[in-house]
Amino acid sequence: MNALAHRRFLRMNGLGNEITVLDLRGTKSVASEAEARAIAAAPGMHFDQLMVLHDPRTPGTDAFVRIYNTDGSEAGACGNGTRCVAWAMMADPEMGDPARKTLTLETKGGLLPARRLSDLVFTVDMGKPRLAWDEIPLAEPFHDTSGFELQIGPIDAPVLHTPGAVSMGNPHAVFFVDDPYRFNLEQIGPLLENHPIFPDRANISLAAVKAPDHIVLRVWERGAGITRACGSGACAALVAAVRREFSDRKATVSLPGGDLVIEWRESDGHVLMTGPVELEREGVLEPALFAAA
Ligand SMILES: N[C@@H](CCC[C@H](N)C(=O)O)C(=O)O
Repeated sequence: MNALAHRRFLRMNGLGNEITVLDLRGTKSVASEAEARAIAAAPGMHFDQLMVLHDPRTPGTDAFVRIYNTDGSEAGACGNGTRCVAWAMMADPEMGDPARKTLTLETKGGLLPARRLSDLVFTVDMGKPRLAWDEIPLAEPFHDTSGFELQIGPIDAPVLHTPGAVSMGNPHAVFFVDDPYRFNLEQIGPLLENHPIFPDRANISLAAVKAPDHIVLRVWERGAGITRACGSGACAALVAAVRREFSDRKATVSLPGGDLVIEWRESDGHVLMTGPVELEREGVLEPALFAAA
């Protein structure tokens, strides 16, 4: 019997970013990429990200969280998923402790303290953005990653030549455009995600700064495609906009699924993301899902 079979899961979303939360705390099981892909491919089970809770690895943290994309690849950060996990660990009757208003999660990308502001609204401290070329990572040593020259060959869109690159624990490229909805993101997303300048691939954002405190954003996510919202993408867009002096350090980022408030705090350089979550349903992983995984 597959170790994930019969495990209970929560189906949630953060601004329409489709998140499945699975609790493997108290076990030694680790989902493989093939198992994550098998869950995502099953009828009615599609997720943008699967957030899997494991026992904490570091003193002072509450859980270690593995993040899987639809294609099974693992990511170091997922802003919307982190808010969903925070809700699950505070409010779900089986996974959570209703007495808690704060907790600290650890992912491959680092430590993420989260705070419950109201029933369904959370702030996550997404940490400091990493801006050096080899931290993002880029394949070439660009001194200034706030706007670097990108050779994009077949893509017929001259404005897509000088993205800013930011790691929020996962790699992002942010292209500033007048209207993100004017572009065929379905077509250019995968080309840019897999551009050789991004050795680990990248999440691709189209951002329009409408006012110093308002950014409109669409994201093609690495390993997941177009999603209704990307929390780490919203953080990266704000950081990239501040570095180009396009925006204030605090702004509302409007995604297809709704708004996040993002602040790049001056005092310590951390990025704070505030937004809602929603619980859609709970379920149990059917053993048949893993027949071929
Ligand atoms: N939806 C996410 C980002 C998830 C990970 C990303 N696709 C990657 O591979 O880096 C978010 O809300 O941040």
